[in-house]
Amino acid sequence: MKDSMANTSQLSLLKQKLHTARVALDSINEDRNDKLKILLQFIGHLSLACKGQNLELDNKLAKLRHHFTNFETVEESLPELVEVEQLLKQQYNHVMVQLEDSRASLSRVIRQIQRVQSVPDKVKKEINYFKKDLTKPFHTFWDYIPKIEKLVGFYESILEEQLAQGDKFVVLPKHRQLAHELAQMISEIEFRKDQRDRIFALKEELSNDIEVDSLIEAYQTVLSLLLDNIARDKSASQEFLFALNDALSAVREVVSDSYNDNQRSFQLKKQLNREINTCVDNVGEAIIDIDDIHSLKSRVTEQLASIRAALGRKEALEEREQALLRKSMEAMRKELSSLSKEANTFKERLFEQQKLNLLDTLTQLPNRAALEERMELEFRNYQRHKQPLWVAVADIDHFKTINDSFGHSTGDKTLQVIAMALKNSLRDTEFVARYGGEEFVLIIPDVNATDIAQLLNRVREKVKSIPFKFKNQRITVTVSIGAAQIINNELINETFDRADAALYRAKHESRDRVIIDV
Ligand SMILES: Nc1nc2c(ncn2[C@@H]2O[C@H](COP(=O)(O)OP(=O)(O)OP(=O)(O)O)[C@@H](O)[C@H]2O)c(=O)[nH]1
Repeated sequence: MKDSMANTSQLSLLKQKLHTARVALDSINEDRNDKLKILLQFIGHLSLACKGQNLELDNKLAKLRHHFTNFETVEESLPELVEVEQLLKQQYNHVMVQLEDSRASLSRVIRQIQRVQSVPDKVKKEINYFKKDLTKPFHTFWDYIPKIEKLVGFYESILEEQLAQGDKFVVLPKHRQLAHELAQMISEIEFRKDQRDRIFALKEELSNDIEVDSLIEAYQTVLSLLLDNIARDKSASQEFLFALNDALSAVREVVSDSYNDNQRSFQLKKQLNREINTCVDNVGEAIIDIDDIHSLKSRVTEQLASIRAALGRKEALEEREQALLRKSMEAMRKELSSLSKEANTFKERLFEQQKLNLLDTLTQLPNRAALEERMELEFRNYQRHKQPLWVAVADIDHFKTINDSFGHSTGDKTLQVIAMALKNSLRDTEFVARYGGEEFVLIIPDVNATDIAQLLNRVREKVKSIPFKFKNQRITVTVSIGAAQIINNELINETFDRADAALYRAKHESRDRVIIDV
């Protein structure tokens, strides 16, 4: 009995222990499952974070997720966990290499940006800081993204700056050439006095570094000044034509008045002639039947009185006619003389204009158009008489240095002084023109080959001896000269080309010399 009671109590104790153990096991299982759930969640996040970076890693993580959802197969996943760990390590190394590459390429890009000229100063500073910042390594891609954003920001501000500069064009050599040509062109055109200051300022602007916009404006200004001049010339010609028209109408009126007067006088004269004839006829008839001398005398006196009266009227008529004619002649003479005055002024203006068109405004020497006329004339003379004829081209040496060192207006004055020196060193039969820029052309007839070098060297020495003083500095300006004599069957332009080639040689043989083409 006692045994059975002891067995019963032992059994209940065992049951109790079993229960406690089951509860403990359940709690352990629950805890394990919780941990596995957390691990599964972690693997889920990891898969998402790594997705797309490495296909093998993606697959391994998917497999792991599968094992972990089925708690019974967790044990089988242990070797896979090791593989995933290795793959993750590899991936980390791979990412670090990539980040280093990206850092290097960002540094390259930033060096390129630093070369852009138009970067605003503020942005330049930021770029420098950014460049320094790039020397530190990147740890994650997250470090990389803000850098890229910053870089895009730099590009944006550079772009903005360039857009803000609007349509500013880059000044190319062809623009400088255009500016130079325009400056030369306006030196050759005669502008009105009130336009000259503007033209002078324009020339200054054109000879400095000019923006494309200002060059276009300069062309516009020159065109509008020229159009203005043409409009003025046109209105002057119109005024002259109106005056001519008025004068012609006045003359026509005078002529038609005097024609009408003439017609009237003609009729009156015809009538008077008839009257006189009748009077003369009457005299004959009136005295036929008169015997008595006394009566005859009185009748004749009577008839003669009426003839005299008719003749008197005729004379008065003729006098009036003369007076009218004189008056109309006088009116016509006045009209014609005012017209001829007008025509003379117009002619003088045309003549002045023609003269100005042939003069270089800066140096007052004949210009290129005048040179061409003169060359033609000298060529015709040469063809007729076959006397020697020389063409020489003189060019100031290093003239650009004068402009660059002392300014364009000093350059202009130098040109004027040298032009005068050239003109004064030649005889009246010789000719010098400003060909353009700092180049002059001399036409020298009737000098033989033995004397030409001496003549031209005298000209060269004359220029060299001018005591120029700029900014208190004594400057010697020299010229190089090339010359050629016209030969049989040659056009004068070909002689010019040979002289120009000789000048080129003189320039290359250290300048300040005369070279004659032989
Ligand atoms: N002041 C001024 N300068 C002019 C005028 N016309 C041309 N020039 C300048 O003359 C200079 C000519 O320069 P280059 O053709 O290089 O010749 P350079 O300096 O004389 O040199 P070399 O001829 O080789 O000895 C340029 O700077 C022109 O701008 C002008 O009317 N006035």
